[in-house]
Amino acid sequence: MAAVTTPDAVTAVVTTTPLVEIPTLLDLLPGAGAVSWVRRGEGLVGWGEAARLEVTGPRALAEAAEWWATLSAGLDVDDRAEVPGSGPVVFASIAFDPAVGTSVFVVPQVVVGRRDGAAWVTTTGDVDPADVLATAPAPIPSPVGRLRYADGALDPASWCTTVATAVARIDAGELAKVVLARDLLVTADAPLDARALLARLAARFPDCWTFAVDGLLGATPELLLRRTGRELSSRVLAGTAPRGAGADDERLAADLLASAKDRAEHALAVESLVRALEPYCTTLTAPEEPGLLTLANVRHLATDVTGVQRRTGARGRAGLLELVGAVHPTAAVCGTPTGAAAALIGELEGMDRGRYAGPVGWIDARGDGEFGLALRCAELSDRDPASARLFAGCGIVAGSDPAAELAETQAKFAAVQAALES
Ligand SMILES: C=C(O[C@@H]1C=C(C(=O)O)C=C[C@H]1O)C(=O)O
Repeated sequence: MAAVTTPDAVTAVVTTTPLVEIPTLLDLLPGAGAVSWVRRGEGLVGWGEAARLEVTGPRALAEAAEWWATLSAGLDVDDRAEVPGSGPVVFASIAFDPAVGTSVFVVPQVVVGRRDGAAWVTTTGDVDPADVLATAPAPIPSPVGRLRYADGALDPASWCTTVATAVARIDAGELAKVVLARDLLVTADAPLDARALLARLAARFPDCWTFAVDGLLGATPELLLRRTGRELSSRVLAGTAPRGAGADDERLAADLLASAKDRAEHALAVESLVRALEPYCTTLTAPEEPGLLTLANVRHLATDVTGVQRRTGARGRAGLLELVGAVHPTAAVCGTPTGAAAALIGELEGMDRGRYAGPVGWIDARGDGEFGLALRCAELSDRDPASARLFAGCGIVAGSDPAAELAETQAKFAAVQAALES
């Protein structure tokens, strides 16, 4: 099932022009329709809509890949930057379960990119590149006032009960790991502004990718898959500890690195990615030992996996969306074995994940691109501009303690809460 808007796409002119003055990407965004993929000031932002695809069903990603291949092949492209992310670009926010949920693909009218210190602007359709940066975006409205929170599908006590149920099912031998999430509803006195949220997230989480696609905004520390030419890379996270003060923080870090439970939980996530990616690679390397990724609110066990893609058939190399479909959902957001974990999530969570914990990112016409997992995020409401839904989840394995897992979701929610509140 697909809903497509492709105004004049086949005849659209796409122009990429290098910029002499290097802009601050997030400062360029207008109030509505922002898309973003920015880390440490580099990446892509965009706005306006030249084309859009909403797709659901067992072939959702294949349909999206065909749509993008046809659309991008029909464009009249003048790319004077020729780097990953220049020329035509589509932003994507894929459902956690693309067979059931709606995945959204947006080709912005304007994309501004920064990579290795160089910058460019790409326009699609009837937009004058000279006008784009000359027009200052509307000012960000004043603070949103008081925020009110309400439980989503499950209140904290009920969610703890579901964690205990999951641990019992793991102890009974049904599965090894399941990632259980919960949602939190937030309402403000005034409309929530995507730009304010993105700017605060980017400032507080420089190691994360600050993303926005179709109202889903966040700062994710987890890179599902990047493809640059034949090179593939991924940052797998699983195993989390809170931050502490001073010596306490150092002790918490050392404990996380030494925790057999967290190491086992992490190993399952790495293994799921490596297994899924191996058939597509000539080489694939993951360090034996995880490292630590320290964020403002939590600390994770982290493994950076790198590989080189091989030809996998008569059609040559698999496209990035095919690779994303092959690796998602990893055990970082679903569990082990995948089928049993997905079924248990459906049985216990009591909510629709939508695009939370799904792949989010961008692809260009060469097939280069980056996808993170949509974590530490808020989904702004379509109906009420002053409300949003936040999500946080945790990997549950043998020995998981419901109260500690609840605290972990609270620490994860705090990333977006702080950005909304400040
Ligand atoms: C599911 C989330 O995070 C995932 C779960 C983690 C864990 O359980 O330790 C760590 C990082 C992510 O892979 C989330 O933030 O909502």
